[in-house]
Amino acid sequence: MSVQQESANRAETIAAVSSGTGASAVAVLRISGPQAGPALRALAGGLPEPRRARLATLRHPGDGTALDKGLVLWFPGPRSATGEDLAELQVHGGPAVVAAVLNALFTQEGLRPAERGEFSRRAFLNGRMDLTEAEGLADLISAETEGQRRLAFAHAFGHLGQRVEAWRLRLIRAMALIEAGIDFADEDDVPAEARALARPELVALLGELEAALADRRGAMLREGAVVAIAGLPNAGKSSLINALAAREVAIVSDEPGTTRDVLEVSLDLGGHKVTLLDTAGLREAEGKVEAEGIRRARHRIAQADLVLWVHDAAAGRPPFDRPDIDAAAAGALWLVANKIDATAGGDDTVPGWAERRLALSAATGAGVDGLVDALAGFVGTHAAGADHPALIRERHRQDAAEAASHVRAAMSGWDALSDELLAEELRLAARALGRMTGVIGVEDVLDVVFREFCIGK
Ligand SMILES: Nc1nc2c(ncn2[C@@H]2O[C@H](COP(=O)(O)OP(=O)(O)OP(=O)(O)O)[C@@H](O)[C@H]2O)c(=O)[nH]1
Ligand SMILES: [K+]
Ligand SMILES: [Mg+2]
Repeated sequence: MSVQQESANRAETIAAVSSGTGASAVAVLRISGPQAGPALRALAGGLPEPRRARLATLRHPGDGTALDKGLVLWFPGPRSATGEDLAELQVHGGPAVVAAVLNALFTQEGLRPAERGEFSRRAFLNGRMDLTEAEGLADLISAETEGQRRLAFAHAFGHLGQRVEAWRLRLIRAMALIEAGIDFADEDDVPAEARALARPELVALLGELEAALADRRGAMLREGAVVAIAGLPNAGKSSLINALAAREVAIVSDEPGTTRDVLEVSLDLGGHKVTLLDTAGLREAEGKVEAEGIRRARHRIAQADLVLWVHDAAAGRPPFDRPDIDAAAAGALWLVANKIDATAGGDDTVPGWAERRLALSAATGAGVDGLVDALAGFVGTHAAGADHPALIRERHRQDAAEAASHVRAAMSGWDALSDELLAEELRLAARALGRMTGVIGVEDVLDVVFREFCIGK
């Protein structure tokens, strides 16, 4: 969307249901823009006092038909959620009531249905929140677990935005010092002194950026930990995912090579989201379809946060050598000895490649609770922390990495670069940080961020 189009759009007044679809006791409708006041007056017969709820009979402005009785609220801009004049109607949540009130609203001059995320987009454009807060809000609405809710809450109320602003101010301070050097270039000692003052700021900033980039907990909290179940054919991988999910998600059979496509199941373990993957047994494929299944399995296993290597304990000892998988996730690889119900005595050696060994029977359920506890512990320690992780989206990581690379370039060229070039590197770093919160021109980013919202948000 172009800037002109964007401001033309904001002259329009938008309305939508903000409380979701389907029948409910109460539905909340919002109207934002210059015509919000006249539209509310037309339906409710007047405007309530700002920020006070008033019971009103809502009538069709055309023929005066009573549509519903409900609470109306009036938030004159700029002190409103969107920064514009904003009206809110709380009506009975039946689909016909909602449709009648919306239809009556759209008979009003200048009102149109809101697009996805348009209320939040206007709030951003009017300076009511920064981009990271908007993203936090989208996450808050879609949070499924307690961990996701806590992280989203922090971000929705400025956690990352404030850190990024602090980083950016550091850069601007350093830039100002170096630019002071440019201005006083004919006075010998000023540039050198100014540079010397700028350097510690940059050292501290780079340290913080690098620490934030190294911290991967945020993505794991937000998207959930990915746990891949891998192993030889018939080890009992599909039986295990069924036992963990407590339902028949995967086909189990005594035929090796049963599973082809990667199957996913999401679980909430102790407030953290975990996505379990069932994968094809790894062996020399016997046909094209199985080969494709194994290719997919290897791809997903490589990206998992944790791999559970399922071994058929009834078939003998686990492999002495590390299974042939390419787990990128810092070697989080556990041995799950399955079918302990079918082995006498058993063998509890832990091969060197396994971080830990768990023994269970997917068929009888023995030991499955122990695995669930261990998984909850894994996600808990990897995802949670005393303070909140800052960079939780790929978008944040890219901008932070770009900022860090410019600061690094400035530091490594410290003695060789002219003041102008040094300041330019810092300016580029500040731009990258500004993109994160949206203080720097970001139209393409806006479309991506606000598309995630539902209508009415
Ligand atoms: N006795 C016993 N049999 C089990 C157990 N778990 C799985 N099985 C049996 O092992 C066979 C293979 O189970 P699956 O779950 O299909 O194994 P898989 O690893 O998914 O196999 P592929 O998808 O072909 O790679 C089936 O006959 C299961 O009934 C167990 O704990 N004890
Ligand atoms: K099988
Ligand atoms: Mg299977």
